[in-house]
This record gives sequence, structure tokens and C-alpha cells, in this order.
Amino acid sequence: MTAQNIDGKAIAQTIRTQLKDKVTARKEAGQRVPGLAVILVGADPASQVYVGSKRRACEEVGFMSRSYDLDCSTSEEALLSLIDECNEDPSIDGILVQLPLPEHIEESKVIERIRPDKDVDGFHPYNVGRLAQRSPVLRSCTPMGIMTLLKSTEIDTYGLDALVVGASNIVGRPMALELLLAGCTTTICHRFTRNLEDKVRRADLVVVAVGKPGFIPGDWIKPGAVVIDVGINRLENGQLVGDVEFDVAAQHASFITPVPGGVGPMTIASLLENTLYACEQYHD
Ligand SMILES: Nc1nc2c(c(=O)[nH]1)N[C@@H](CN(C=O)c1ccc(C(=O)N[C@@H](CCC(=O)O)C(=O)O)cc1)CN2
Repeated sequence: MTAQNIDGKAIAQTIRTQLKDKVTARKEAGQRVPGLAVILVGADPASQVYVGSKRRACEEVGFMSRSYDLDCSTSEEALLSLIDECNEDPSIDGILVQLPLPEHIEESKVIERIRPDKDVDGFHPYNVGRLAQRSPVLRSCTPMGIMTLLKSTEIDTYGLDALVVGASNIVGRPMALELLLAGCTTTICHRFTRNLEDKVRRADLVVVAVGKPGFIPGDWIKPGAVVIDVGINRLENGQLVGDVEFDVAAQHASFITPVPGGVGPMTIASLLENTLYACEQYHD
């Protein structure tokens, strides 16, 4: 079996084109365009790339994007007061604080300071709780993008044995909640998990988000399984690879996401979708 690639780049582009049309329609109806505040603290090179892509994506679809580039020595208090300002600004529908933050800033304090109706990253405990209670509103962008990718395959997810490898707040945990909502019997693996290989070998759907190149050997993948690779690892030769040994896994899987061009672009498309949602549902 050779897997079919799930083309996240193309699917993300389709979403962006649809969003652009919706923004045009808003303008023609005399409505304001959605606004996103993008806050970067420090100069982490990967974060700079992601933030740059988010700002460009906003411009492409016609959103207003407000950029805040803060020095890495910015105090927690200063960041929280910038969030307060954005919370009160009626032209801003969504606030995005790029993670990770410098060590002296407490991530949970920052996330909880963003008003839940402007939390377009879907990280606020209110929004995670809504997802956990089966009535999601603003959903975490990477898991939301993965659900869009799964929908594009037209696979029936009800009853599948799904495995999420990695239990981060950004990806693993909300991903498990999304899959549960989609009817999967869902297992989360983490650093204390025993017999990871056995669990992978039994899974119909595997989502891997650990940030280690080739962490899952391709021959662990069950014949016909769906493989979603969230890892983005840059090798010394500059090549980007995922957490799954792609070439071998592709011989076993039915569908697989490539790296790059799989999950990554969907994170940004989902952020834009959330920003329009916040604008229309909460602020119009
Ligand atoms: N506030 C947030 N911080 C972080 C999030 C997030 O969702 N919200 N997720 C990750 C990083 N991330 C978004 O910020 C992100 C990662 C990767 C991509 C992407 O498009 N990747 C490309 C490759 C890009 C490259 O050349 O490096 C791909 O996979 O094709 C977009 C967004 C952590 N922080």
C-alpha cells in the first residue's frame, strides 16, 4: 500500500481564498474587517518565521493585523497590560501571543489574561472547557486544522482507535478532545507511557506531536492507518522533517501528512477562521 498525501498547503489555501471572499462581502456590506493582534516576545528564529507567516496570511485575506514585537526582556506586567489594551480595543477581534514565551513570563497567566472571546488560539481554560464539554467555540488551531484535514479524506472517524503521541496543552490534549468528539476511542501517550510500539501498531489513526525527528519508525504503522505528523524538526542540513519516518510509514498508511506542507499551514488557516468567527459571533 502507498499512502495518499493529505495536502495541507492546498487545503489551507482553499480556506484562505474562502475567507478572502467573506471579508470582501463584509466590506461591500459596510462592515469592518476582522482584526488580529499578533504579539511576539523575543527573537526566537522559528517564532519569527511563524509570526511572519501569520501576519502575511492576515494581509492576504484582508484582515487588519496589528503587530507587536517586544524585546525578550519585556516584563510579564508589561505584556499583561498590552493584552488588557487589546482586550478593550473594539477593532481587535483576536489576540495571539506567540509561544513559547521567555522563561521569566508565566505562560498560563498570559493565556488567562486574554478575554475568552478574543482567544483565537483557543488556549484559554474557558475555550478548552467548551471543547471538553462537547460545545466548542474557539478551538485550538493545530487540532482544529487536523480535524479539517481528516474531513477532507472523507474517512468515517466514529469508532476508530485513535492514538495521540504527545500530551502538550497546545496540541496533544486538545487533539484528544477533538478526536473524542469525532467518535474515536482515544488514547494519549506521553513520556511515562509503556509499550508505545504496541499502541502505535494497534491504532487506526495516529497523531504524533513530540518534536523529535523520526520518533515513530514507519514500520510500526498499522496497514491502512491514517498518520498525522505535527512535528517540524530542522535537521543540520537544513531539511525539515516530521516526527514519523515518512517514507516507510507511507508504505503502510492509507493517508499521511507530509512535513512541510501538512499540518503547519493548517494551524495558520485555523487561526484566520477563528478570527473571523470571533468577529462575527462575538463582536459584530
Ligand atoms: N500562540 C501560538 N504559538 C504556537 C503555536 C500556536 O498555534 N499558537 N503553534 C506552534 C507553531 N506554529 C504556530 O504558531 C506554526 C508552526 C508551523 C507552521 C508552518 O506553517 N510550518 C510549515 C513549515 C515552516 C518552516 O519552514 O519552518 C509547514 O509545516 O509546512 C505554522 C505555524 C508553536 N507556537
